[in-house]
Amino acid sequence: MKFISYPAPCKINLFLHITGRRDDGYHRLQTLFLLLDHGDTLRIRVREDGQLQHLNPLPGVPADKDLTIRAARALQESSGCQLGAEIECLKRTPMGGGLGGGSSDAATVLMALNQQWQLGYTRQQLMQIGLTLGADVPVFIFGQPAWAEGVGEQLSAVMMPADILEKYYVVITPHIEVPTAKIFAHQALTRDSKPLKIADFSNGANSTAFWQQARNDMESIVCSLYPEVNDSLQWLKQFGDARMSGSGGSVFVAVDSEIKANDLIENRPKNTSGFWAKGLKYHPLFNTLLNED
Ligand SMILES: C[C@](O)(CO)[C@H](O)COP(=O)(O)OP(=O)(O)OC[C@H]1O[C@@H](n2ccc(N)nc2=O)[C@H](O)[C@@H]1O
Ligand SMILES: Nc1ncnc2c1ncn2[C@@H]1O[C@H](COP(=O)(O)OP(=O)(O)OP(=O)(O)O)[C@@H](O)[C@H]1O
Repeated sequence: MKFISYPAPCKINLFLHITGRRDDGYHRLQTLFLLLDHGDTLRIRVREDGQLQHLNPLPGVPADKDLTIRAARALQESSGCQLGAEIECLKRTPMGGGLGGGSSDAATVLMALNQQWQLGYTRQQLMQIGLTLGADVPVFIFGQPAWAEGVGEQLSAVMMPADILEKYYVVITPHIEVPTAKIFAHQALTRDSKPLKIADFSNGANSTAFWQQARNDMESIVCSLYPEVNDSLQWLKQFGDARMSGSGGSVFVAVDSEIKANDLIENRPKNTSGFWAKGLKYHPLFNTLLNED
């Protein structure tokens, strides 16, 4: 069996409002996901003996805890498939950065092995398996810019206007990891944002009013706990309406040209990593799922 390479793009949250909390502690939110053409590459080869092997475990993440192996195991368990896989991950998405790197890796493994093991799961079925691995996994299988509600799993495709898709997204990540659970559990987190209406976003006529209200409800807490995030955010705000993605610590701003994007990346604050990328209309693996519901 030969190795096949599969992309695992990252995401940004264009806004993120927390509108409530469920009895199990998970938070209800509203967010707009944009997938970016930047991310990890997974190399995957099928094994006949049923074993799952991670060929280059990430620093600090034991192979059996890695979301790629957990995704493959979840697929074996749900399908009863006797095949296995070897997985290698070329990591480009900063870990713990609010860019959904691990979640996207998991989604890519689900889509790739669904194809290679010939399981025939539909998009909806894979999204449900993905949700057991993390709240951010389903959107990568959904594969399009999405308005999300619930804990992030109720997804509606949105037509992103040209002024969002044509931008260059400059993403800066301080060299720290922000634990998502810690931010969701913080006592000062506001959990009562008034729900916005998807129609106000979709209806271009109202979009200025929409963006005036839209923010990331986790941003102020992360900025107070991690001054490095605040510094990067304040620096980026010189160039536009910068905000934080997910639970941080990555921050981003949209600019109009590649030259400007390169300039910001070259001059970014010390002790940060950075890249620029464009928004994706579709996940590159969108068409590997041939069985639509
Ligand atoms: C902040 C976002 O990145 C926005 O896209 C996601 O909501 C987080 O998704 P994720 O990293 O896949 O999160 P998970 O791995 O499912 O959850 C990590 C922890 O965050 C908390 N959590 C997560 C999602 C959510 N809607 N409410 C929560 O309270 C829970 O304590 C959970 O144990
Ligand atoms: N394949 C993987 N890639 C990255 N992290 C992984 C992976 N598997 C497990 N993890 C663990 O998951 C944690 C979160 O990683 P990830 O890069 O997905 O964070 P994140 O982008 O902040 O997530 P989110 O946006 O979903 O909150 C890591 O610190 C690591 O311990």
